[in-house]
This record gives sequence, structure tokens and C-alpha cells, in this order.
Amino acid sequence: QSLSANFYSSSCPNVLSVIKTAVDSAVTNEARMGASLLRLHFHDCFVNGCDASVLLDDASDFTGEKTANPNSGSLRGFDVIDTIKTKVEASCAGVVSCADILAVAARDSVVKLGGPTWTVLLGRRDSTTASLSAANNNIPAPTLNLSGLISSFSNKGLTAREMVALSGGHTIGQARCTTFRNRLYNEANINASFATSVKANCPQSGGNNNLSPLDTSPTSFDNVYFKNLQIQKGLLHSDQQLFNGGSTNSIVNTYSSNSATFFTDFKNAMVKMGNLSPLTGTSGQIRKNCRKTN
Ligand code: HEM
Repeated sequence: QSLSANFYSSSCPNVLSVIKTAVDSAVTNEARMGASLLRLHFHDCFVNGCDASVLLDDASDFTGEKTANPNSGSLRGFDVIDTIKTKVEASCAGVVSCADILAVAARDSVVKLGGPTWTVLLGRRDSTTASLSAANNNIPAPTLNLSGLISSFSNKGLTAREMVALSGGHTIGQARCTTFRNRLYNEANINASFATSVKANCPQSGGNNNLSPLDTSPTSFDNVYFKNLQIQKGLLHSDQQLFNGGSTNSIVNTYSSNSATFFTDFKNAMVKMGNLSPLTGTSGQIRKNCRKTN
């Protein structure tokens, strides 16, 4: 089966408004939560498809993905998803998957922070397992060079242009010092005054969890991320790789000068990412609690 926009229109007609109300409230309370929810959906979809595997705690028969290198001490928003799931179960018990809740929450987060909207296709079901090793192997690391970033996304059927558009997700949110320290102290393709100011909160030793914004407007979903790349103000090594004289420079230039093109490409790529290997029909299950299998 394939996903469809109206999947819950008779079984849970209010699900979209329940999710939107909860996301709006969480993001109003803390803007960064919108970024965290978007990232959760990405880290779900890149690991054996969009099946809510990222939400599972460790269980007796598997180790969950929350302790994988890209996720540990880093992923946030699980409590917001729990709150939404509880509300959805109250009106439509056993109907709406955690994977669909994540996909809708990611879209609503982007909209709340000023980004584009799109129709989320629905009907994903939830996995009965998770894979720590797949999380470690499939989620791209910030140490990757451009060729590694392109391969990581092409392994998921996504083009280089879609990789650049989706990297525009870094127009919102924060990163920890440990993920960009090497760039600050050892790379040459970084704006000098930017490096100096970020170093103040990311010393050569210590401060691993100190945060810096991924672009200069981290609570607005806009194209400033790409403008920052053009002046060597990418925070992560992987960010600056997109504008370092290689094949994707022209795409960064396009998104920097035309935010409508970025928004269109971003939403189309989000739909495509959201279609990665969903469980449908009678595969998987509808979890009652997103943290554990039924
Ligand atoms: C292109 C390859 C990517 C790499 C190497 C990468 C890497 C990272 C890293 C290292 C962080 C900081 C994590 C931390 O310090 O705890 C981060 C944060 C983030 N990433 Fe990515 N990412 C990539 C693609 C994406 C995509 C495709 C999206 C969504 C469409 C995304 C959305 C985010 C968001 C929103 C944050 C901030 C989260 C928050 O503030 O809680 N990233 N990413």
C-alpha cells in the first residue's frame, strides 16, 4: 500500500488538529523544540524507514536507537511526542501510529517557525524493533565531506540537490560544541570573527555540551542558513562542505538568493524522505505507547 493524505479522515478525523495544537503549544513554550521534532523525524526515516523506531526505549530483545552515537545526549522531544500520543489515544485509541505523529509534528514545527507547509501522507505503521547499529551506520556524521554526504543521501534514494535542501533544516536549532569543535580550531574555511565568537562558548577542552545556533536566526525557518554558508559561517564541518567550491555551491547560491525555491525543494524532499520504507497494511503495529512495542 502507499501512504495517503486522508488515511485517518474517518477513523480519527481530529488527529491533525490535535497534533497541531500540541506542537504549537510546545514550540511557543520553547522555539527550539520545533527543531528537535524535525530532527526526530529525520533520524527516524534514515534508519530502516519512517517507522518510529527512534522512539523505542531499550527492550529485552533489542537495544534501542536512543543510545546510538548521533542520538545519545542529543535527541530531544520524546516527551512532546508522548503528550501528543496520549491526547490522540484519548479520542482514537489504537488508530494513529507514532510514525505518522512524528511526520505531522515535523511539518507543524516547520510551519510554526515560519517555513513552508505541505500535505503529509499518512498510513505509516510502527516497527516492533529498533536497530542501534543501523542508526550508527545510516545517520550522516558531521565529519563527512561532500562526497560522503552525497552518498549517505543517495543510499536513501535522495539526490544531491535534495540533500542540500534537507540540510536547510539547519536553519533552525542548536548544536553541541563536541560536534563542531574540530572545525573551530582546525579548519581554514571558516569566517575568522565567527570562529572567535563561537570559540568563546566552545573551548578546546571541556564544554562539550555547550550549545551554539546552527544559523544566525535559529528560531526562524528561513534561507539564512544558506546565506551563512556563503560567508563561511557554517557551524558544522558538514554544513560548510555544501559551499566549499564543489558541485553543490550553485545549489547553495540558488537557495540563498531565492527562498521560495528553497521552500519548494525542502517540502518536496520532506515528502520524499517521509516515504522511506514505511510499514503499511498489516505490517508492524499501532503502538499504544510510542516508547515500547505492544
Ligand atoms: C546532511 C547531513 C546532516 C548532518 C551531518 C547533521 C548533523 C547534525 C548535528 C551534528 C547536529 C547537532 C546535534 C547535537 O549537537 O546534539 C544536528 C542538529 C540538527 N539537525 Fe542535522 N544533520 C544533517 C541533516 C539534517 C536533516 C536532513 C535535518 C532535517 C530535515 C536536520 C535537522 C536538524 C535540526 C533541526 C537540528 C537541531 C536540533 C535541535 O536543536 O534540537 N539535520 N544535525
